[in-house]
This record gives sequence, C-alpha cells and structure tokens, in this order.
Amino acid sequence: VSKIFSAGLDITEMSGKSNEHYAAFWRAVQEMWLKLYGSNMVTIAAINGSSPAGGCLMALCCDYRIMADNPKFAIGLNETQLGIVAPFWFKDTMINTIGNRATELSLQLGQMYPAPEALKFGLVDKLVPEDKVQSAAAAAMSQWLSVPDHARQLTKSMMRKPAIDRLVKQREADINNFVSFISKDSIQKSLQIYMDRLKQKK
Ligand SMILES: CCCCCCCCCCCCC/C=C/C(=O)SCCNC(=O)CCNC(=O)[C@H](O)C(C)(C)COP(=O)(O)OP(=O)(O)OC[C@H]1O[C@@H](n2cnc3c(N)ncnc32)[C@H](O)[C@@H]1OP(=O)(O)O
Repeated sequence: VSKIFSAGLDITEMSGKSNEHYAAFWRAVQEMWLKLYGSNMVTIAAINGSSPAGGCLMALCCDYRIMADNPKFAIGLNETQLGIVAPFWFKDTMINTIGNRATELSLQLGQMYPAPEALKFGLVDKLVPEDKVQSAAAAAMSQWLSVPDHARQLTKSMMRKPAIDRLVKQREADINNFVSFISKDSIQKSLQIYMDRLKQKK
C-alpha cells in the first residue's frame, strides 16, 4: 500500500471478540515473530511508508532496514498511545536494535519517529529517496548474501536466541497475559477511543 509499510496489528482483531479469539490471535502474532525474528534467512525491510507498532516490530525483526526518506512517514512502537502495552518480546526486539535507554523513552512515550529521526535513533539503518527503496533493499540483500551463509546464520542465532528462548519458555503465560489484559473493559474502551480518533482524522 502506498504511504504505509504496515498499519500494525489489526485493532479490530483485539476489540469486541471472545477470549478464545484473542488467544488464537495472539498465538498467531507470536508465531509471526518467532518465524521472522528467528529466521536463518537474510531479511531486509524495505520501509516504503509509515510503520506503527506491529509494523515497526516486523521491520525490527529484519536484519537491515531501509526507509523512504520522507518525514511524513513515521515508525515506532506507539502502543502506549493506544492505552496498551508492548509485550516483553516487542521490547526485547527494540532493545536489541537501539539499546535500553532509547527503548525506554520510545516505549513510555509511544513515540513515532519521522524517518530522519528514526535514522538518528538507529531504528532504521538507511534512508533513500522513495523511488529507490526497493533497489536499495536489493543491493543490501546482495551484500548480506555475499557473507558465508553458515557463519552469518550462526552469528544471527547467537545474537537473537536469548530473546527467542525467553518467549518460547513463556508462550502460554504470555497468551494468558494478553487475553486478560485485552479483555479488560478499560482497555477495550481505550482501543475504541483510539479507533474513533482515527476515523475523525479523515
Ligand atoms: C506487566 C505488563 C503486562 C503487559 C501485558 C501486555 C499484553 C499485551 C497488550 C497488547 C499488545 C498489543 C500490541 C499491539 C500492536 C499493534 O500493532 S496495535 C496497532 C497499532 N497501529 C496503529 O496505531 C495504526 C493506526 N493507523 C494509522 O496511524 C493510520 O491509519 C495509518 C496506518 C498511518 C494510515 O493512515 P491513512 O492512510 O490516513 O489511513 P486512515 O484513514 O487513517 O485508515 C484507513 C482505514 O484503516 C483503519 N485502520 C488503520 N490502522 C488500523 C489498524 N491497525 N487496525 C485496524 N484498522 C486500522 C482506519 O480506521 C480506517 O478505517 P475506515 O475508517 O473504516 O476506512
């Protein structure tokens, strides 16, 4: 979609549904993260637009991020702005990318960074003109693929395994946490207010 890399998780999947639905949804979100963050393949994010929350997480799962150089496009884990909380594995993914202090600032404020600031924070690795995002991503891919694969894969696994193991060990507890959190009336109300605001913006 033009202007949007990813709008993040589908908020309608987290509103007004049954606990069984929330549990199945969250298991699928976990699965996406485990597969993408744990992939032994080279993954390059070609970020061609805004990328809030789950969209930012997907980009952070990649090995390298190239973003369109347009200050109208912003990226970040903005969960607190929705009245929700980024779970520990979202937080760990961000810490592993930009460090602890920058993550704490980002998460508490639910900050969305316009592209130039995202580069400054290390949230993305490179900015290129909008029409060069795909070609720059292809060039980066060639560079990454030129490294001996077994060595690159073992290194990637060494860097990411502790975070992955942490979720794998606590997967069911994390699902239970999500379900009890998201089904609270106060959280449902926050999500509703956020969705209403999005629609009013039009
Ligand atoms: C001890 C601690 C305990 C903690 C326990 C933790 C438990 C876990 C808690 C829960 C964790 C959840 C993690 C959540 C992650 C997420 O990803 S939440 C989603 C975040 N996404 C957003 O905030 C995006 C909001 N959208 C936008 O900013 C803009 O829409 C856009 C993407 C930049 C696009 O803008 P524009 O092109 O102007 O389009 P719009 O007109 O705004 O939107 C078009 C229609 O799309 C709808 N929409 C947009 N985003 C979403 C979405 N994410 N989900 C569902 N629907 C979305 C928008 O409402 C419009 O709809 P219509 O009006 O019907 O056309």
